[in-house]
Order: sequence, then C-alpha cells, then structure tokens
Amino acid sequence: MSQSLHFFTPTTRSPNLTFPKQPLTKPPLPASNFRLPVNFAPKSISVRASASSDPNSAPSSQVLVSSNGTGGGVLAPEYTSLAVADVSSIEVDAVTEAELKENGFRSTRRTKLVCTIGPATCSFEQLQALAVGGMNMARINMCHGTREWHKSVIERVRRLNEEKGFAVAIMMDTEGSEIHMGDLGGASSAKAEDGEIWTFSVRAFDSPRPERTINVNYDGFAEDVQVGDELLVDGGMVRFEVIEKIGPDVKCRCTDPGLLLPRANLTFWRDGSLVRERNAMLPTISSKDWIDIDFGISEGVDFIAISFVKSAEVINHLKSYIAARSRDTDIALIAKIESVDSLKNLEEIIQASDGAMVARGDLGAQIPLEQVPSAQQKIVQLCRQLNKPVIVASQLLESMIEYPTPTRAEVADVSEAVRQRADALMLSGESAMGQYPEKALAVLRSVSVRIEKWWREEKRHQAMELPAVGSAFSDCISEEICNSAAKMANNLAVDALFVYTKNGHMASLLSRCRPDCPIFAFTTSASVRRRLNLQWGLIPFRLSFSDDMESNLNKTFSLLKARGMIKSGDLVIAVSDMLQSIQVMNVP
Ligand SMILES: Nc1ncnc2c1ncn2[C@@H]1O[C@H](COP(=O)(O)OP(=O)(O)O)[C@@H](O)[C@H]1O
Ligand SMILES: C=C(OP(=O)(O)O)C(=O)O
Ligand SMILES: [K+]
Ligand SMILES: [Mg+2]
Repeated sequence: MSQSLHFFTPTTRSPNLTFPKQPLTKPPLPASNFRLPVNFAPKSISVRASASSDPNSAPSSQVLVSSNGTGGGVLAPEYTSLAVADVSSIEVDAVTEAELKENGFRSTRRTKLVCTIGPATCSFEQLQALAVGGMNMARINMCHGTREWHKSVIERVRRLNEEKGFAVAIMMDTEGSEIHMGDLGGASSAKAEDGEIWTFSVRAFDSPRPERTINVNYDGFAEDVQVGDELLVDGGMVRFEVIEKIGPDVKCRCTDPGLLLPRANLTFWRDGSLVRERNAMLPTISSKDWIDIDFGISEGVDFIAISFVKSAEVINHLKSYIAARSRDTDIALIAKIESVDSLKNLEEIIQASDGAMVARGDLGAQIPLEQVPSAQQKIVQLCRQLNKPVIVASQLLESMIEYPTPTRAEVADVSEAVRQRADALMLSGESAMGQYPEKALAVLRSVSVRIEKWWREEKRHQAMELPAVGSAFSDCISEEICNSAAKMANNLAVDALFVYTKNGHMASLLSRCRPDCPIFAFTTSASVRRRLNLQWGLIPFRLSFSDDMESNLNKTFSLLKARGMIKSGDLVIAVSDMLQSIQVMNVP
C-alpha cells in the first residue's frame, strides 16, 4: 500500500495546490483570543492511507442533525433524512440549543453523567427530567427489579430519544456472582442495632422473613466462614462478628450498627484480610447473568457492564458471544474494576474492554478504603492512555439519598474525579431510590462545569504522555491527526473541533486528548452517536455526510447557524476519518 502525504486547499475556494513535504504555515499567535479573518480560506492537511471514499455515504444533500447529552438531538425518527435546504425542518432539542446559544460552546460541560434508574426515576416524566438535567446514559442494575421492569425502562428511554431528540445511551449492569444478601422479603431496608444477634443462612425462608434473619445467595457460605470472622455488609456500612455456626445458619453479633439494604454485598475478613475461599472460584458471569445478557442483547442496549471482572478472558469470551448472537448490533463492554483480581490484571482487562468503571462500592469492600483514591487515579489514567472511556461510580453524593444538599466532602470528591478528567460520573442510589434524584444530577452538572472552567482558566492540565494505541498504519495516521488537531485547537484557541466519523474512532481519539474546546462529533449512525455520548467532551450529532468535506462543512455550518448554535467568525478545526484531513477555518 503506498502512503502519500500532501496538503491541499479545497478546489471550490482556490486552485488545488500541492505542497509536498512542507508543513502547514502557522500564523503568528499574538494572543489567546487570536482570530483568523472570517474569509480565511480553509487550510487542509490530507493524509491518505488508503482509498478513503465511502461508497455507502449518503448523497450530500441529505442531512440529519442531532446533538448531545448536555442537550439534544433529532426529533425525527432515526431513519428519516431531512433535506438540508429546508434548514428550519431540522429539529434540535431545546436543552442543547439553549445551552449553545446562551453560553457559547466553549462553556459546555465536558464530563458525562450516568444515572442509575430505579423506583425514584422510572416514569417517562422522571426520565425526561433527568435527560433535561444532563443525563447522558441511563444505567439499569440487574441486581434489582424484574426483567419486565427493566424492559419498560428501556422502552421509555428509547421513546424519549425518539420523541424528544435525546441520545441517552443505555447501560445494563450485570449482577455478578459475588456473595450478597437476599431481598429482605420486600422491605426496603432493615435496621441492625449494636449488639443484636442476626442469623445469616443459605436456607430459603418462607415469607414473612423471620425476624433478624438474612438469606445469603452463596451455598458455600456456612462452610467457608469461621467463628471470629468479621462480616462486612456493603464494604463496612454495617459490621458483624461471627459467633456460632449451626448447620446452614451462621449467628452473628452486630458490632457496627446501620441499615441493611436488599441484596447488599457481603464480604468476610479474617485477621485483617479479605477471605477469598471458594467464592473466588465463582464464575464471573453467573447463569442468571447469561440470561440477563441475552435480554440485553435482544433489547439492543448500548453498553453491558460486567461485575467483578477478574481477567481479560471473560471479556474476550463475552465479546465473541455477543458478536455471534447479534450480527448487526454493536454492544460495548464496560469492565467493572471492583475486586483485588481486577486490579492485578488491570491493563489486560482494560485493553480487552470498551471501557471501564471504577466501581468504588465493592472495590472499597475488597481493598482498604484508603487505597481506593489511588486506585481510582490509576484506573482513570490508564483508561485514557489506552483510549477507553472510564466511569467513576458509587457514593459520589451518597448523603443526597436523604438530604437536598451534598456534603462539602462529596463536592470535593466529585471535583477530584472531574479534575482527573474521567469521562463520566455515575449516580447510584442517589438517582435510583433517593429523595432528590434531579438535585443530585444538578450538583454533578454544576460542579463539573465549574471545575472544568477553573482548570482551563488556570491552565492546570498536565500534558499526559499518550502512547500510540493503533497497530495498523492507518490507525497511526488517525491518531497523529487527532493529537495534532487537539494541540492546534489549544494553541489557536479555536471555538470547537468538528469530527466527521463513521464508527466513532476518530471522535474518541480526539476526546482522549482532552482539548480545551468542545468536540462536535458527526456520525452517520444513531447507535454510534449514543455510544459517543459517554465520552469526555464529545457533543455527538447524527448526520448523513458525503466524503466531500467542503460540502459537509458548508452544510453543517448552515444547519447549525440557522439554529443559532454557531455564528460567523467562530474558529473551527475539522478532522475527518474518510479523508484523514485537518482543516482550519472560520465559520463563514
Ligand atoms: N431496579 C431497581 N428496583 C428497585 N430498587 C433499585 C433498582 N435499582 C436500584 N435500586 C435501589 O437503589 C440502590 C442503589 O443502587 P445500586 O448502587 O445500583 O445497587 P447496589 O446498592 O445493589 O449496588 C439499591 O440498593 C436499591 O435499593
Ligand atoms: C457500581 C458498583 O457496582 P454495584 O452497584 O452493581 O454493586 C460498585 O460496586 O461500586
Ligand atoms: K450490578
Ligand atoms: Mg459492585
């Protein structure tokens, strides 16, 4: 395959010029608000790695616009194309439109927000309120609720996307097969008081559940546990000491009182270390998980999160399973880092996955709590290096389950995750069953925007060493283009990066660079658009585009201008994975 590198200026603006092996002349940069003249002809660097014209691309007169989770999207069904000539017929949801119009796009939120959906947020109106409040992804946790319940939530999110133009992605989180309590016979919680004797048993009980009795899901529990062991509920929210074993029943005395929640996770500790006896041999994906995964595939969820991943093997196995089961859907796999094994095999797990979650709830039950912050920083950093989106999860705003304002410590925790520039922050109980789901989301949103702005103003971003991730030469070219475009965007203080991408890869490579400006990602596929909605700084639009960048840009400009989302003079850098090009231009 021959590789050539040349620079050209699009023919419609000036004659096609070729300057072999000559760098793009960089204009002097006197000030950070430096702007090129409005009629500045687009400069383009085109690197052709292979024949890059796309036979499947739609005729360029057909354009579909959508937008992101800081805002909106298409009101028309996904398959409908809208003629670009009739710009007024392009529907963009009110949230994005307002945000871009009022604040300009430099101040849009870069950190993405995930909400766990539960009884407090499952109606259409509640889901809509979350989408309006900035939810980029809805998480359903298969530990709780019935499949019918989850199905109805998925249907409502879909309807919300179709009717209101959002691109809210759906993530199904598997239960996993670690040890946990039963469901408390329908009660929402049970209070364990200091010194009380409770029975943990593998026996199934008739309802009503006998008083101070807890069912345990793992058959080997009574055998593995020893008198004197410490039993931790939810990583230490409640503690018991094992005092007696009677057949399948384990009698325990409460040593740290607290609320027991349905299906809470259980770990036991001996002489200060986590006991990992035979339960360490439990399969990562239980038989129930497999049924849930089939359900997720048939419902066409965008992401599946795998609990208690121990090695890359399970991810690879599941990937081939999904590929065989669903030829035309592309489900991304998120590895939940929440066990000692997952930390040991971190790099291979992240490499095999499409993203990771710092699942601090269970992680904090498996390693000493004081080690969780450094583990988080390491996971976030590694994910960015390997170009995988990363979600920071659990207890970000835990007190907001009950109270309308967060603690100062919680705000500091959220700020730290934003400052680490994780792709996404997640709400669990705060949105699933808390008193103030919308307020909790609003706190995540305002803290994200404020910290991002502060960090940009302070120019505190440390340049991160980004190792090459591509193996094929054309991937290396894409990577170089994105690294350069992001650097140019910062140096020229451009208003936005535009990326035209078929499969989303170029968009994530740009996101990985965490540039100072937002990234407008145009993609032809609705599912790629939803997937990109999880990634830092991306404002995903759905758009049918051709491989003629000049016409793509002109159409995009007129479309966005007509909606007041960009204006003449805005400086934009555009990259494309069809042409492998970088163009710098002012919006005409
Ligand atoms: N689908 C659901 N149905 C009922 N309750 C739910 C559902 N999803 C979440 N919850 C509630 O929200 C709490 C927090 O959610 P999450 O953190 O996802 O689960 P867990 O606490 O089991 O790790 C759960 O403990 C449960 O009480
Ligand atoms: C997100 C987590 O997983 P789950 O809520 O399913 O236990 C966690 O453990 O932090
Ligand atoms: K789970
Ligand atoms: Mg967990």
